[in-house]
Amino acid sequence: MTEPILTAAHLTMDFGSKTVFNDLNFTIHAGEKISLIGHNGAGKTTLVKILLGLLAPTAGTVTKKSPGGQAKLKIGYVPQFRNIDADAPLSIASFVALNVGLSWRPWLTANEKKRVADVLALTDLTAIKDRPITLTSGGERQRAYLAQALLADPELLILDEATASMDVDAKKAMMDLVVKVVTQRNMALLFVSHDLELTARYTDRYLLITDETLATGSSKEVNADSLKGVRI
Ligand SMILES: Nc1ncnc2c1ncn2[C@@H]1O[C@H](COP(=O)(O)OP(=O)(O)OP(=O)(O)O)[C@@H](O)[C@H]1O
Repeated sequence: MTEPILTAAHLTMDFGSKTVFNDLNFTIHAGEKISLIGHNGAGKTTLVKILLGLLAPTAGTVTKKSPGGQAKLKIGYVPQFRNIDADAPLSIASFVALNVGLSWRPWLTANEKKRVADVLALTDLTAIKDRPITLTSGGERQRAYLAQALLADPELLILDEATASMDVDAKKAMMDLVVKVVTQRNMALLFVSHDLELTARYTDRYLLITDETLATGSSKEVNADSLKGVRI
């Protein structure tokens, strides 16, 4: 088997005297579709922040390598649904283009414009690209976040409850699109969700955080009770 693109070893996270999880170990390989599940407060978002490098674990390491191991792993992140500042004057296209790359230039090169146009087409946003982002529906906005993440050509895409605010059809449409793109580009997917129907349908295996530890298995064989154990 090829080398993993991400290896989490002995990850422990404490907030003060509270342990969120203890000694988590797992790997992610190129092209794998994985769900991250667990009850409210189990530590899913905390783990995602650690994987993204936004939070340092209390103990343990995360090793990330591009497929082939030659470069840094590129991670795309679609955050939880959030309201965008009502005064934000950005169109969908400008919002998506924010992720075109770090640059001091206030304009886009022809190549960058093409990349933005391609990703808008891929996420079915071309027809509404000039609409202010504040006037979009929840589903359109999530597609804009997805487009923004895809623009950087990630090798691992992390969706954090990205479908939580959508109706059933919009959720499925979003996930159909995600899985199509992920499969086409051989990206790995980490889908954070409480929706076991979606995780069974769109991911191959699960990572379940429960009682401070990690369990894994086929996404079609999750025990629904495992999400109920709310510890407060
Ligand atoms: N910065 C922080 N300081 C203290 N406690 C925190 C902090 N961030 C998260 N926690 C706590 O850590 C635990 C895990 O939170 P986290 O947001 O990772 O859970 P989650 O599984 O993503 O939950 P949900 O499904 O509700 O989004 C919770 O008890 C939370 O209150």
